[in-house]
Amino acid sequence: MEDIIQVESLQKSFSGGTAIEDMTFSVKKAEIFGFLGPSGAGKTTTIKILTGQLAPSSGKADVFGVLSTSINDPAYLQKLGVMTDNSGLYQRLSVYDNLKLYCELYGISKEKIPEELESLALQNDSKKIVSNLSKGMTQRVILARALLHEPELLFLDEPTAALDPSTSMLVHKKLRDLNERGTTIFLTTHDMNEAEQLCDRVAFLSQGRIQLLDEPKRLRRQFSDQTMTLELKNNKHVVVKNSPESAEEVYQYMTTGEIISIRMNEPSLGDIFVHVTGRALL
Ligand SMILES: Nc1ncnc2c1ncn2[C@@H]1O[C@H](COP(=O)(O)OP(=O)(O)OP(=O)(O)O)[C@@H](O)[C@H]1O
Repeated sequence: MEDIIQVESLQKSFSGGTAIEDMTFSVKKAEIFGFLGPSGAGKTTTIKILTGQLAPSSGKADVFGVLSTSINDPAYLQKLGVMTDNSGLYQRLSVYDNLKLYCELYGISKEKIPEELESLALQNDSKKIVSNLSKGMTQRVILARALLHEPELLFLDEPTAALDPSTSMLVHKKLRDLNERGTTIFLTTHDMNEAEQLCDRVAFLSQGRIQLLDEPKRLRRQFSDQTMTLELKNNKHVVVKNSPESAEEVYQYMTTGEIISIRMNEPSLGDIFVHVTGRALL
């Protein structure tokens, strides 16, 4: 599959220190790529570089085959959707008017607005003034705006950070639908469950460096301790090695009909993150 983003030896320093160090990775067309890391790890800085809002100190990032510093050309902006905290909405205008202005700017039909609002459960909020919205509503309006032109590539910086669980599920469904229609999604999150549910591949970021990058299921297998837990009828749980030596023991439990369930013990992405970086994701 073709790469839509290619990052090579990327580095970004600010006066206070280095935010990103020697970062190399690529994102394939039509995948959901998760960028996971604790606060201050360099996630937003990376998104800002990839979307042309910041220039790297060294190294380079190509997006759609052009340098990220040239991505501000209108031809590329049409293909990009960006949702970050600083995606300025007009505070004194209504939700609908904000989206209408965006449609006019991008030459998109206004007919799409009601559909987009409904898919993010905002259909009853279209007349509300943006400055009166809750954080979660504002976040969904920014997302709706980023989706109006059905971008080929979507950058989402912690898209569900301010949302309650059921609204997060709504957003997840929306993102999956978009991805099935071909949109590549680059998302940052602290939320390991979100990453497990959505992402085809995840990169673990700590102190500006990628520590690990792979598919969630391959990571769980790689870091598994190769044991399984047998749940027995007497309310007991027995942990056995997943190896031929345990076959006799498992067989014994099976012949006496004691087993209710068998599950492989695989670590969660959160466990793996702590194991690899020595840090929790908070
Ligand atoms: N404009 C800036 N000037 C100086 N330092 C900055 C600037 N932007 C980011 N940094 C620093 O770079 C580092 C990475 O910040 P960044 O915002 O990329 O982290 P993050 O992973 O997105 O964190 P969070 O999850 O809290 O949003 C931090 O130490 C931050 O203070």
